[in-house]
Amino acid sequence: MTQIDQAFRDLEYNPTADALGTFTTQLETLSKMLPFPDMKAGLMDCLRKIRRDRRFDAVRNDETMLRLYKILGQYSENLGMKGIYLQLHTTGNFSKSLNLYLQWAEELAKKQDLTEFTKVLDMARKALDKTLTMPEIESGFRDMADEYFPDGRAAALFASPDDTLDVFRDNAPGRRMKRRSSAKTKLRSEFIDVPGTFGVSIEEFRYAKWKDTFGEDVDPHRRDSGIVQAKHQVAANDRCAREEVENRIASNLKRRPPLSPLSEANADDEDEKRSRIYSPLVPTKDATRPALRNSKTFQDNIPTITLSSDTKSASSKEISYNQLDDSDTEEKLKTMAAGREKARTSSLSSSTSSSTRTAKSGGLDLMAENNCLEAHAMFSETVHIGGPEKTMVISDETMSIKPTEVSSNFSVLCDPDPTMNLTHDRPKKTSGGLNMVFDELALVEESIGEAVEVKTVSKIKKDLEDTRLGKSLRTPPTLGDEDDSEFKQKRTNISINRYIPVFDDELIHGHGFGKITHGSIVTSTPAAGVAFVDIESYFGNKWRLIMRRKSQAAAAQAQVAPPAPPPPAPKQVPAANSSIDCLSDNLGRRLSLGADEIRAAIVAGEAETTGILNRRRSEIIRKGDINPWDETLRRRLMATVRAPINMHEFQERAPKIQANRDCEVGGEVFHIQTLIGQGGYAKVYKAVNEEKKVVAVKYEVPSCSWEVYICDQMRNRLIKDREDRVKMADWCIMKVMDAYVFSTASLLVNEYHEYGTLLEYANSMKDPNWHISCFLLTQMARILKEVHACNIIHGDIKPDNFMITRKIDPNWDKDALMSNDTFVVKIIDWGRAIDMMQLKDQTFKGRAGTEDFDSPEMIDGRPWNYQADYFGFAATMAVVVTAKYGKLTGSKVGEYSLSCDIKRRNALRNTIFDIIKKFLNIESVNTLPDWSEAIQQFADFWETNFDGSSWRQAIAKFNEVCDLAATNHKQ
Ligand SMILES: Nc1ncnc2c1ncn2[C@@H]1O[C@H](COP(=O)(O)OP(=O)(O)OP(=O)(O)O)[C@@H](O)[C@H]1O
Repeated sequence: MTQIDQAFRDLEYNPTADALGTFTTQLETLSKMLPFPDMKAGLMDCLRKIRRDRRFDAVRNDETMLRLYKILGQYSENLGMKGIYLQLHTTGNFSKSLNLYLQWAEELAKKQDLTEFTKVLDMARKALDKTLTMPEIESGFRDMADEYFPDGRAAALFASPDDTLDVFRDNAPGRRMKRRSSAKTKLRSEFIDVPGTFGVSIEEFRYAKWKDTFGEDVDPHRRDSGIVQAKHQVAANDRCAREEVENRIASNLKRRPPLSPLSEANADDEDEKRSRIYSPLVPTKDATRPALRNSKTFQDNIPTITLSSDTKSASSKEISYNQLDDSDTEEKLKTMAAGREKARTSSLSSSTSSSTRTAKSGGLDLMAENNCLEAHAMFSETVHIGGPEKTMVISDETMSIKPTEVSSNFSVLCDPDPTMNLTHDRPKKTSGGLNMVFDELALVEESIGEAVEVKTVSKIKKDLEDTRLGKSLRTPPTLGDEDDSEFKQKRTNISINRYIPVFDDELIHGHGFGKITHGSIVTSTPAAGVAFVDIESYFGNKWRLIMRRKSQAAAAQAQVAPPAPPPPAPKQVPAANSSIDCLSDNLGRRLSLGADEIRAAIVAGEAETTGILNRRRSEIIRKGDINPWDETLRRRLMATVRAPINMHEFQERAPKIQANRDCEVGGEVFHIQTLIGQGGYAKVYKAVNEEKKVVAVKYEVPSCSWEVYICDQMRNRLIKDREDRVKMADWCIMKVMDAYVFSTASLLVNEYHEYGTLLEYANSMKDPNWHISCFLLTQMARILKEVHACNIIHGDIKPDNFMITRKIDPNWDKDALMSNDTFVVKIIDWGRAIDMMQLKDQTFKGRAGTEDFDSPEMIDGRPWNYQADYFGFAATMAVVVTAKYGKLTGSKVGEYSLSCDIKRRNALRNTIFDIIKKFLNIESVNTLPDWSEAIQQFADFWETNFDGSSWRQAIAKFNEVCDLAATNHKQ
């Protein structure tokens, strides 16, 4: 009996889809091993049986068969692959299968046969247009076009007139909007055209997105980069899109009045229509966000410094504050101080203008807004990793946590924030280069308060030493040190990055993430010797496409062009318009700071000195402060524990991942179904694993093992000696089922949650009953209390980081509030978490960079640690209860508040305001509020006011929303 017969026997006895899958996999393997004639004969024999024998009726038309036909194509000498697919198409067995056409088209694309590729696309359109929408049909083809025809030849294929209809189907029932994370989706007042100036209006974004969807430039002359330029004349063909949007604006204006301030707000009279809040797209900055305020001690005389944002200024190999030319620095200080003064005087007018715009924009079409933001997202997020040639030598000193040194490594931003300018003037136009943001406060602190800093540093150092973290980390020899045999030996062991810091022997041979004895060091540091890869190419978008999407303006640039020269000096505009200009500039920067610019920076040898590679978010850290998200620090913390058993590390590059395709990682095949969420750093896909279980796969570039570590730690600490916490750990903390950490990206497999996030819930829920709000908020507070008790700061608390895990059982009664059996929310996205176990009472300064989720401490420049989560909780409460983002108001401790319109009839109103007030006005890290008190406040209210029938009605409504979300996610 041949090997093929053996494999086939199982299928014969058990002709099910599972068995067919196994058989097919076996045959795929055998095809690489067996001689051509044997394989061909065996395969044909099996296929004949499957096609003719009635016992295979159930599996004959299973899509897995396509894989077998694909193998057959390789053995077909006359028909060839093309003939096989044509046969399948003609016989009609798979004519309703998108996969048939995708598989077929891929074969043709690989051969660069655009003509045939086009024919297959047309066949797919015709065959599937009754069952799938055009974007659904085309998305896989687009990916292929991006991948195999990067010269843009295939772009025109997707501009067929039929698809245009899909643009207007945003509101179609059952259509699901892509979920995006939260922070940026508020209506952007900056999208409004203001006479005399020209920013990118929402209509234009919408139109750009529309065009972009079909692979077109907006117009060859009008490069819609978002950069403020001379007023654009609307072309005739812009009109239809514009009219559509204007109609919607008009209808919405009638419906929605502007936000009113928190304390005096009475939302009762407000129209019931609520704004939808869509998830954030990219971690951009709000142009209207106030500048960092000085701490009390240095008030008035210590401005924040924003240094030049062009790449050149960041290009010096050893950028550090101290190296800046003194005169230059002085000049900047003066400018910034002047700017600060101006900012003070203009703040009033600016806020007025901002609210005016809010009022206007309040009427903007929500879908249009979302579409614009999606267009923005399409343009914006590109995360880059590893440069091929650089050697990152991290010295002993760097590895010891000296704030000053740490800051010199990471105080350069790749995500410049125009709002960090003290003035409300329009920020400098950038060439798409890098911004360096330093805070003069730190400089002064450094000179005046060195002793204080040193003390902090030594304390941390001591803490770390106490916990074996203080082990010195040796600098590995550079590549030239080939004689160093010890290093050679180690280098063979360092699988991921030969120049990442090497832990000393004890660590190396001990346990922990950092050990290298088992072949690799887990790190998200870019790998040496691994070809450069960016997230766009990982997601199948080649550079041309990136350029097209990100910036038509930049399209003319050379492929690996050096950073563009700085644009001409920006035109001064009145402060009242500054937010528009900020936004435009911001967008311009986002649009142009793409793969190629960063690639160019890497080629130019700037990447490591500028921190591009290490920095994933616009953390704004002052010189002299400890960066809680520092990769080096994280590696050291990870090195102290055993790597979780579900984490698998690979030296190779991560496989590509695309919707509608299979993806094999670590020997396990996942069928990737669809993109379900997109955050700033990752794409999350719904997938089916080999056990046919639906899972969520988070694909993150660069690889991030920290999230695996923290989830693992969180769970372990939570249940340690606490049996009663197991349920909470299971229900409320993201559990990584499997983590595949590659040199270039990581895939985290977790449980898939079909009911969506609290953000989606808030969007769907009109005027939630207080029972349900109280229930959810209490659960959130209970979970966060435990998270903090485990010495972990989540660091990114927002409504889209809470998944709804299940519906509420209608039988749950009054005692459900504090029960351990009734959890329905789970915290996800632990990539920003801070492990305080080792850092003890360490405080941090600087901003996390999530718009509207930066706490008052971060904005003030005051020390913070757990306050980040208290603020995140308060901001999330506002969203859950009002379905709108609250805006931080006030300017000093005691006065901070959130503008959120909770209806007067919401009985929980005062309790919520009370907690918001407490959580926003925390005097210092030593006076953190007690979670138990807040929980008790909710519990007391519940106890006193609970009404069984209202509760049951609220449950029904909640479950309805869950069902709706689940239905949407299925589509
Ligand atoms: N297990 C899951 N099941 C269903 N959807 C999920 C799951 N995990 C994540 N998502 C969706 O993907 C989105 C992004 O996920 P996540 O927050 O982990 O990514 P991120 O890149 O870290 O985002 P952020 O920009 O918010 O930091 C979530 O808001 C959610 O909508």
